[in-house]
Amino acid sequence: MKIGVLTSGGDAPGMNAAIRAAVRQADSLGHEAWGIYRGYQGLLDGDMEPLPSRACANILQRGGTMLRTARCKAFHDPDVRAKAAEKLKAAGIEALVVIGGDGSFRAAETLLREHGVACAGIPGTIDNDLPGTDRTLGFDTALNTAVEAIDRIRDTASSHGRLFLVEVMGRASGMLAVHTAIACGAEAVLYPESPDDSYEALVTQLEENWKRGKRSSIVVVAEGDAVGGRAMAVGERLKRDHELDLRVVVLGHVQRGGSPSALDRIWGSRWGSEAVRRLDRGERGFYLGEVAGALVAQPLSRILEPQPVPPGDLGRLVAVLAR
Ligand SMILES: Nc1ncnc2c1ncn2[C@@H]1O[C@H](COP(=O)(O)OP(=O)(O)OP(=O)(O)O)[C@@H](O)[C@H]1O
Ligand SMILES: O=P(O)(O)OC[C@H]1O[C@](O)(CO)[C@@H](O)[C@@H]1O
Repeated sequence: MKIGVLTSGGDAPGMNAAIRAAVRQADSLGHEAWGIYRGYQGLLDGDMEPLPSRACANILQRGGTMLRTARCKAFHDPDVRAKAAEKLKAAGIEALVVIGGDGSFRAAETLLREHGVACAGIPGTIDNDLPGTDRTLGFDTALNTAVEAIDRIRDTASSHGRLFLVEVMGRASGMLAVHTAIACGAEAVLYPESPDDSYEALVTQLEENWKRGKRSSIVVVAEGDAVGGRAMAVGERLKRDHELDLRVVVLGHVQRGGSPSALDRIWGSRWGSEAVRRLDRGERGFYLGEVAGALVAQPLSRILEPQPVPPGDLGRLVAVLAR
């Protein structure tokens, strides 16, 4: 069987491990892996070729994705998806391994439902916002990158007695922000799912910390914070309302790059191999995950369920630990 492999949405450390494992597992089972470049855009453009095991040498430790990636708006159009399904048929590709986030899985779910394309999903996004899995590829690496950066910022914050607002990624999910905040001992965190009165709670928290003798603070702000303005706007508001001397740092795409952590390499390898073994057994629509340390599979349709939100007690823990 010809099995297509593609990466879609934002790149994430660990995607290369998954590609390598899928390709080599396919090879070992007598299947032919095909690399589809630039995600669904490359599929539409017919940008694909056979991917032998040797083509995946030396990629395990690299960030990004050797197959490149894209966000392809056109794929929301059913006529465009029909053309993509035709491209697959013409190339003789019977199954797809899709490595990406919830949008990429939604696209795969439509390909399965509308055109019967067998699809296996591997969670690859630094956001860690997929239902049915505790982990997505790239989250662990991005978290450690953000923490390392904030540890450096902390030196300046405490030397100058300053307030820093540090923006981390996550337009629709606070997973990365909340975990970063706990791991770097932040004084507060703002994120999309945090309560409506987060701004007021932040001001109270900063005032209480000041009274306790704290002269510097780090506030982690997710790209899509509940206050609605990203770190720069939150900073402007604090300056205006309270005349605070503060600095804003946007970590941005620094978090998405870099060599994957050991955990991202291990899960990428396990999921890449398992995806192909399940396709080999005739399974047609699923995505993989990790729950409490165990490898699990969900029906692809589960991606239509609500996305997980960071547990509220983690948000509260940030404030408790900042005393
Ligand atoms: N509902 C949908 N129907 C069809 N195709 C979709 C749908 N949602 C997303 N896609 C396709 O999947 C691609 C990737 O989706 P998206 O840009 O949302 O990234 P993602 O997979 O969620 O990853 P990340 O978490 O890194 O943003 C889109 O550019 C589009 O081509
Ligand atoms: O690189 P882009 O396309 O601007 O995407 C940024 C988005 O991608 C993510 O990094 C997920 O991959 C989000 O956290 C962020 O909102």
